[in-house]
Amino acid sequence: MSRIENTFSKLKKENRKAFVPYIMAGDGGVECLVNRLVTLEKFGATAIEVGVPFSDPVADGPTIQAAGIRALERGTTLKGIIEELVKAREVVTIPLLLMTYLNPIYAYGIEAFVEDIRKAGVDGCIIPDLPIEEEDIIVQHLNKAEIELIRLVTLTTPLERIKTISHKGKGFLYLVTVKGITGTRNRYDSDLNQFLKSVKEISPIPVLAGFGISNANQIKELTEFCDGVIVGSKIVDLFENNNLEEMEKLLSGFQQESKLV
Ligand SMILES: O=P(O)(O)OC[C@@H](O)[C@@H](O)c1c[nH]c2ccccc12
Repeated sequence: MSRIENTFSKLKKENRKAFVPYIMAGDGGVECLVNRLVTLEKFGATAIEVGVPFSDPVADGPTIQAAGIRALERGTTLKGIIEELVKAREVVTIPLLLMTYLNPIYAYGIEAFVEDIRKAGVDGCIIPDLPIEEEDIIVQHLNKAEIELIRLVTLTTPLERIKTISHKGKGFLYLVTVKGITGTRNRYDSDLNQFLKSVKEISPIPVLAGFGISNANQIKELTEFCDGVIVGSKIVDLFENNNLEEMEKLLSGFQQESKLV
């Protein structure tokens, strides 16, 4: 069983939900990546999504974009990030998911990329601009390396297609909760809960909600209908402001509540 599958089957047994924070690698300097991953694990993260900064992001909102620019200005490269992840794997035990657009992978070379992230102990990949129709170019290599491709679906994806997509993977399904880009939000579509329920019914793998999530109330409400959440912009902000106290409150607070469910 893979590290991701193991983690989710354990959560299920304990009747708990997942909290997956996202961080932009290289924000604050690539040399602080390992430290930040350790901090997130200590605060109770289920897994961590590690973002690769890219000059032409498609789905990133202002906070993630700004973090990406900061990281690029510090000279962060995919190669440098992978080197840090090798070190991270020695001290971090939870699943690590690398989030990158397809272009940096092409530039690196698909086979070299998969081989290097396998050596670094990466457990999953999120590639938002890779549609399932095109995924064979990389999935065959990921499968061999036992790395999960985490696939995304959105509010506008037809249920029939969600069924196909969710039956392809073993990790979890990333459900994008808004019709738009990343970034904290105060309100959701009124039919989101119903949509989450329908997706949960057809997906054989855990369903995690992401985009726009930033506070305990939202998380509590959403996790009634799915298996966990992904929180990006809020975490990026808290690291940028060095507000580890609030980060701990958000993550540990959630873990404590989740245990009581
Ligand atoms: O920042 P938010 O709204 O909390 O959303 C998570 C998101 O940042 C992270 O998963 C992510 C960053 N860039 C992306 C691009 C596509 C899909 C997902 C992402």
